[in-house]
Amino acid sequence: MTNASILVVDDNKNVLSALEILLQFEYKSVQTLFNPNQISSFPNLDEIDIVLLDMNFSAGVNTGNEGLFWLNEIKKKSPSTSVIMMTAYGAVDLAVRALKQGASDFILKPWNNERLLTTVKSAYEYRKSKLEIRNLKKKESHLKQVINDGKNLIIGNSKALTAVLNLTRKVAKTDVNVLITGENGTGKELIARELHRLSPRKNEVFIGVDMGSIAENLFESELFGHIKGSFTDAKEDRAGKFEAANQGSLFLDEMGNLSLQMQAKLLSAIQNKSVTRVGSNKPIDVDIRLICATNCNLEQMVVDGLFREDLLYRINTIHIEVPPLREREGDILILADFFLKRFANKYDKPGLRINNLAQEKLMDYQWPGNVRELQHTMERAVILSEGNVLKPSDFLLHNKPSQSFEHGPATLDEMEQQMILKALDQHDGNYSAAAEQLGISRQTLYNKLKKKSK
Ligand SMILES: Nc1ncnc2c1ncn2[C@@H]1O[C@H](COP(=O)(O)OP(=O)(O)OP(=O)(O)O)[C@@H](O)[C@H]1O
Repeated sequence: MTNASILVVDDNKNVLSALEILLQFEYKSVQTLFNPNQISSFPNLDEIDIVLLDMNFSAGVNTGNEGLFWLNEIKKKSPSTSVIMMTAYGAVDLAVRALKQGASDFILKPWNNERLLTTVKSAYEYRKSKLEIRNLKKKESHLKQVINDGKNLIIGNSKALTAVLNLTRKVAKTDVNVLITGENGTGKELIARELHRLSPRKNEVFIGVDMGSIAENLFESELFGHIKGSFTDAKEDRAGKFEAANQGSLFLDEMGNLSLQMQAKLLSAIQNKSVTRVGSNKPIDVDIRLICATNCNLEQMVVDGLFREDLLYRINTIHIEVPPLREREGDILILADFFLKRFANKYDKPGLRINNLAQEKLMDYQWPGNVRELQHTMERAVILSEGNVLKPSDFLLHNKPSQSFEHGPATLDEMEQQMILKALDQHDGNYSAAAEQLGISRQTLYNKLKKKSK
């Protein structure tokens, strides 16, 4: 049985039932329409693979104009659906007009069953290739983005990072779900991209999703897609991230920031390996390699009732912990040098170097924002540098991270951050509860924190 959806439109009930019986043996879904006017309001026409369309509806009229009109309507709503025209009047010019307007083939009534089935089969192959082209185009643009990025080099040779990279290489060859944990800015996304680059899926897409930035009401649509009209802003059919990542890797970042409701929906998609677009009831199979990341302690969140245990077991078949930069001392100067060269090149300041005292200062610092902070520190120093040598005074580093505000907050931004951290502390890191206490949305709280850590 072929997993295709067929719609037959004819004003002759005998034709409808004969075709329905014939096609039902071969195809999973066969629907019929007696009145072509219903085509305009037919739900989810885009999910119909093949339409068998009569050319002459009004009794006594056989110019085929009505059929051509409905052919156009179908093509407007769903360009990739294959339309086979049916007519009792075998005028060649009419057949040519229909083909020119986008019909994939033509059948004469009365039909020969075997010939009809062959025509439907090739129309289905045509539809599949059109869908594949659509998918390929989408993937191509994502792939180009990844390739053009060019920022995926993992720098460092400390023991801790080498162990992470060895584990990454081993796991990459398999298809198991991986959970990457570590503080902000340690390079979790970089490791996720490396997993993909070294995996058998390397020529497919890598799609990243920042789960913390998705509003609760858009969660399903973002991840699973929607069909046109399913909600006010759904102006056209759209695939979600799961579908876009089909055959490739899906990277779900900031997993600790999902509400329990979102977690339940996500679990179901992961378990069933299929998604249903909002407004549709047709499940779509997806084949993805799942990589998740978080800076939260998900085990503790399970104990606190904030994270589903069953979801945690699904996503952490293998767990990779990326250590903070302060535990990878050997990497600090190598990374500093790497970023120095990158930014010296970018800002056209060749020949810059870091003197010994400045190197010591970089080594002494605790790097609470990890590699991201080091990267920003180097960029700032290069931009502000005046000579060829970067000195300790070129690096504004205070070993008490600003979060501690030992002498009280100095700026409005710091005061705001202090209040957010305090609220989070009071609510054991629960974003929703902290946001409620502060009178802002979970989204806003998340964005403010993210802005700080960037
Ligand atoms: N070992 C490394 N070599 C080169 N660049 C690195 C390395 N580790 C991190 N970076 C750079 O530091 C920045 C932060 O890395 P990344 O986004 O992967 O961290 P993260 O742990 O996913 O952060 P967050 O938790 O905030 O999402 C990126 O610009 C990344 O390219």
